[in-house]
Amino acid sequence: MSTQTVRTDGATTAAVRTAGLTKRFRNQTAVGGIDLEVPTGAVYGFLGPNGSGKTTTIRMLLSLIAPTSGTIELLGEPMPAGSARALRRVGALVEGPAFHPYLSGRANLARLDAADPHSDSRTAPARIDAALDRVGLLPAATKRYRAYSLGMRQRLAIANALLVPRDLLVLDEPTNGLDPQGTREVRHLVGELATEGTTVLVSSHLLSEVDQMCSHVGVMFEGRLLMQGLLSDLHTEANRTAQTVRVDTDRVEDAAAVLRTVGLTDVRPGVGHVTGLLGEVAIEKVVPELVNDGVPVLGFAVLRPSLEDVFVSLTGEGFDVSG
Ligand SMILES: Nc1ncnc2c1ncn2[C@@H]1O[C@H](COP(=O)(O)OP(=O)(O)OP(=O)(O)O)[C@@H](O)[C@H]1O
Repeated sequence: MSTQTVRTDGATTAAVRTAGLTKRFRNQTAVGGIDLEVPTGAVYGFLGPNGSGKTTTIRMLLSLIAPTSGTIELLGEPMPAGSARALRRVGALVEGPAFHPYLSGRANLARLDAADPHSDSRTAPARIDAALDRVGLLPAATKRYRAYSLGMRQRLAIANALLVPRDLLVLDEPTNGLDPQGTREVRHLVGELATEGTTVLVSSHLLSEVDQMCSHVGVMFEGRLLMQGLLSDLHTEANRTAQTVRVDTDRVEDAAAVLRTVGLTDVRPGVGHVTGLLGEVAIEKVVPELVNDGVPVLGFAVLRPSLEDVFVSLTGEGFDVSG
């Protein structure tokens, strides 16, 4: 079960906090000075296109590679000094564990648990079955790994990260390569673990996935953390700045000119309609201005912006965020 990490001054600390975290490989900066903050209890979606520095960041958090510069605090412990205390409370799925195809799920976990010098062999059978139960694989415990579906395989990998109780779970692209059913299974499991109080840091290159699974989001792009915060704040921000209006009219060019004059941006004339980004323009101004200029308004709609619009505006270009 999760315990809140409380500082001696009484303030609740973040599960993960970094300052100026940087990793350079030769002349390439993979991670360029990021200040990550994963609140205790959050499901934090670490979102970014391939190559944006997510895995490198996660590897630094888990002490798998050393940062070039910057600091890391994990579950209230400064790293690397506190890594022995912190890392035993962290379950991670970074590079998938090597499972044996001809052994059952249970036997595979037993092998991996036995290979862990910190694990207690006396409690192993109970812990293994609890972990299998946790990910819904107890009924399939004796099935061979090779007979598992993709979703079951990934759930077994997560079970391996849960062989001892964890306060923080770090999952690097856990749905990569999964079919829709497997993706749903993993998403459901993450939700359940979070409900039980485990803080989850999950990386993904799919915006829709983060949107469905996470309470918080941090957006990585070219080694930088462009923004982080509550996902709901991002939705609010999207609604505030990225609303698109659509005007149906048979005088498309005239309508486009009026929308530009009123202050809309990204005005796009189409066939029988024109769209534009509202930005700070008051919505009630738009139709009267069109009518004043003699543009017939045959239809008017405000389109709910997608988060993708916000990400495109943050990154300056689109990335594979649809999923
Ligand atoms: N060991 C390494 N040596 C040299 N360059 C590396 C190394 N590891 C990562 N990089 C580079 O650092 C950059 C960030 O890679 P990283 O794997 O962290 O990105 P990512 O966001 O996790 O993407 P992906 O989902 O593709 O793994 C990439 O340009 C990558 O080529």
